[in-house]
Amino acid sequence: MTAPHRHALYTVAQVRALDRAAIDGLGIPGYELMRRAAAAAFAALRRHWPQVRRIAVHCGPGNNGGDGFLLALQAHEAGFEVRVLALADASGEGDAARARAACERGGVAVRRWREGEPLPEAELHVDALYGTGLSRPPGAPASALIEAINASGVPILALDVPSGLDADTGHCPGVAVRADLTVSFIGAKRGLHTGQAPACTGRVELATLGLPETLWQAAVPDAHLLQPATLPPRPRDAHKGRSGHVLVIGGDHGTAGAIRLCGEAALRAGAGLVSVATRAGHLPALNAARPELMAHAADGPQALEPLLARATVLAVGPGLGQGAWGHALWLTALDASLPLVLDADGLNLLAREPRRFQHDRPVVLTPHPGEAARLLGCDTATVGRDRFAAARSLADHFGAVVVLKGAGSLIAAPGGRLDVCPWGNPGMASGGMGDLLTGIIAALLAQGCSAWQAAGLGVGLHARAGDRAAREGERGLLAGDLLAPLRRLLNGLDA
Ligand SMILES: NC(=O)C1=CN([C@@H]2O[C@H](COP(=O)(O)OP(=O)(O)OC[C@H]3O[C@@H](n4cnc5c(N)ncnc54)[C@H](O)[C@@H]3O)[C@@H](O)[C@H]2O)[C@@H](O)CC1
Ligand SMILES: Nc1ncnc2c1ncn2[C@@H]1O[C@H](COP(=O)(O)OP(=O)(O)O)[C@@H](O)[C@H]1O
Ligand SMILES: [K+]
Repeated sequence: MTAPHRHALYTVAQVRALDRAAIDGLGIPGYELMRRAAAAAFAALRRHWPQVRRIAVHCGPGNNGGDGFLLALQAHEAGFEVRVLALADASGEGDAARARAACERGGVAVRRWREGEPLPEAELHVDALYGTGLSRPPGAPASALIEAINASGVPILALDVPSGLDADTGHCPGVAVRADLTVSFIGAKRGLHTGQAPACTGRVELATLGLPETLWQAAVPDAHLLQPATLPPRPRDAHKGRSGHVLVIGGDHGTAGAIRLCGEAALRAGAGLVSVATRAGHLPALNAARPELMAHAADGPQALEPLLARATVLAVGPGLGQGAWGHALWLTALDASLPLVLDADGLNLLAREPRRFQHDRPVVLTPHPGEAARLLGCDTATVGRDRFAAARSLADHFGAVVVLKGAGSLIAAPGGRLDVCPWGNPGMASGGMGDLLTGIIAALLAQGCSAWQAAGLGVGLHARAGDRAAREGERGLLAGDLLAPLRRLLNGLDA
């Protein structure tokens, strides 16, 4: 079994506390941790790039630089050709200074890098400029060095954190290293999996440096990485009434596709019945394209009432619009007190008319960062600077489970519980993907999941289906391409 701490995610403050607990509580000197970190990263380098023999190591002023000096020394001792560039002159004390002195004593020349100088020829660059200590956007000359490393065209290994990425939030306040592999030490930093992080980290590996399990058992993680999951098989005597009835409400003029995708995703995610309430003009096309969907004309709230009476879960928002028609349906749907997934214009209307949802009624909100910003009354950049804070604040404010979409989607519940989705890909940045997610989560609610379970399972299945579908290429990926892999994943037919 995988150790529990491998799913746990920590803030930078918590990681620092873990470091201190290893040093003070377990009596392992900081310098020894640095040596182990360097050894773990060097082993990963050899494993991933067995042919590489000539490396350049870029060392910053703090302990991340110290890791880099010791990796350089270990590589030199292993017969590698090693160049070390330092951002700062040697300073007198501390583990990093000791590591630098050991490196130089061991026969590795350390050169101070100055802006404009070319990078040394190398088959791989090791980024040891900044780790968890990043305190501001990298300025000159570090920013120029980072850009030169990124432009080098050879693989990049980042130690602990790609330099320039805020390991707490997944936000890059300025330029950042774009690594192929990040070997992170001791505690998995929560900011390595969301926002701008996936563009910077490459693959992420955690090195626990031979520390005992007890170290993590004492720490309550801030968040968790979502794990692959599925629903149990249907009972042999199942009938459609036991798998719920999803009612999708939306599809104003011109946006019939959104409800079709949402409804079809609800069917493919196992809902027993799926109805769609939409503009009358959409019915012929919907019925022809997907006869399993029960499409109804809803010209106003009265037409919605009998449909609400039969539904067990509502998916409100795809293509709904914010005009009088959409607003009237939205009000009626929210008053129905049924379990609810609110997306797209359903959220934009909520931003205009905020209300808290009662806890006895499962509610999942699925904003992308733009919708989240409207709900919070801030701008999208503010959401991007701290996605964790944004998701938690929305969950608390509305009393609902919140999925903050985008690379590394976050799932937050009122009270602070939070999961991070490590799957998904940029091919999914295309129209209709969010509509699909809404339908999937609604279908999972209809099959008896709680809001928290439905949101986490739904986000995971959606992103993993996106990854399966992207094996045919990310560009040109269509939302509909996810439906077949989604069904396989949901039934446990793909690992
Ligand atoms: N004993 C420990 O605590 C361990 C620490 N380790 C390493 O130590 C790192 C943390 O070390 P530090 O706390 O020294 O932090 P860093 O080495 O990440 O950076 C801190 C230094 O960089 C400067 N700095 C930060 N942002 C800057 C910017 N934008 N422009 C210019 N200067 C900037 C700070 O003033 C400080 O001098 C970890 O990421 C990890 O790599 C590992 O060696 C494992 C053990
Ligand atoms: N770069 C990416 N990496 C991972 N997932 C992504 C990426 N871009 C988009 N997605 C996912 O695709 C979906 C897009 O949803 P949304 O923005 O609502 O799109 P739409 O408006 O087309 O329905 C979300 O689930 C989001 O997390
Ligand atoms: K680094």
